[in-house]
Amino acid sequence: MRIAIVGYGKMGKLIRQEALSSGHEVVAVIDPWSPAPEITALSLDALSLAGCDVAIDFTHPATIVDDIILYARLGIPAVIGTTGWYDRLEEVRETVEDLDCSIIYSGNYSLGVAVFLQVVKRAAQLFDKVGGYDSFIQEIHHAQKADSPSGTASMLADIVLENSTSKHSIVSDTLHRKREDDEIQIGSVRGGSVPGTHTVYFDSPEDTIELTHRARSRQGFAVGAIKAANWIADGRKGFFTLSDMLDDVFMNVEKA
Ligand SMILES: NC(=O)c1ccc[n+]([C@@H]2O[C@H](COP(=O)([O-])OP(=O)(O)OC[C@H]3O[C@@H](n4cnc5c(N)ncnc54)[C@H](O)[C@@H]3O)[C@@H](O)[C@H]2O)c1
Ligand SMILES: O=C(O)C1=N[C@H](C(=O)O)CCC1
Repeated sequence: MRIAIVGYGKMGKLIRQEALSSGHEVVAVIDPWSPAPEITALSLDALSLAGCDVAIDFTHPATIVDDIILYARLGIPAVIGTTGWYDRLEEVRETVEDLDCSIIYSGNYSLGVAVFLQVVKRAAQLFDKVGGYDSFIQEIHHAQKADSPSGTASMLADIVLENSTSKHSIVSDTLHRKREDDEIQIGSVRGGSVPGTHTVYFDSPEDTIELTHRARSRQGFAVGAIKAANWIADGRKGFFTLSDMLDDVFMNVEKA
């Protein structure tokens, strides 16, 4: 594949290494603020993306919605790793689905997390059936992270919400009040170099079940992003999540 890397920070650099070592060609590295010699363009447009089969975008919440709409308008398959925009997900979906796009997005490209989401879904269903368990989420990331809650925590909270009859909303800000019984709270902590730790709790008066995914490095995100690039650049059209790829590639689940 001829890959354009958009955003040449911690993830962009790792993705370039992973792409080259897996035999792909990196035809563009786009970042307005990076001084690295690999940079081929400072702005994202048809010219800077010319000749690529797929764009991989790990940039910033402030510009990601415009980026996604651009990829869709230009018909360039894109892997969206950038987080912090899911409050605009439905608006983006409506816009890009009309444009016959090829886009995959995920708050976490680790394949371990893709499986973890399914484990959490099943756990939420089981605890909901048994009853008496409260659920909540905690995430920890490095001190440079620009957004909170993390994209992964938002995906986890959505899954718990969809699979619990007793939960009706998600809260993530500091609460200067009691948390309501039907709220799922996400707690975010920032510090040090932690690449990403997520725990979902199911708690009763008798016991606590903690399901944790702990990334050891960012490598798993880069490996998954390259796999997603291969998958999305294969001619399929639509606005996909990593779960769609997992179902298609590993679980033999056909999407209607
Ligand atoms: N989905 C995942 O698996 C996953 C994993 C890690 C990080 N992330 C997300 O990816 C994003 C980037 O993470 P990072 O750790 O690489 O951050 P980073 O700050 O190290 O790098 C971001 C880079 O993007 C550049 N940038 C900012 N706006 C840009 C724009 N409009 N066009 C091009 N480049 C731009 C910055 O100059 C910087 O070099 C964040 O949103 C983070 O949450 C997602
Ligand atoms: O380092 C980050 O930033 C990460 N962001 C993703 C998220 O928001 O969930 C995934 C883990 C690393």
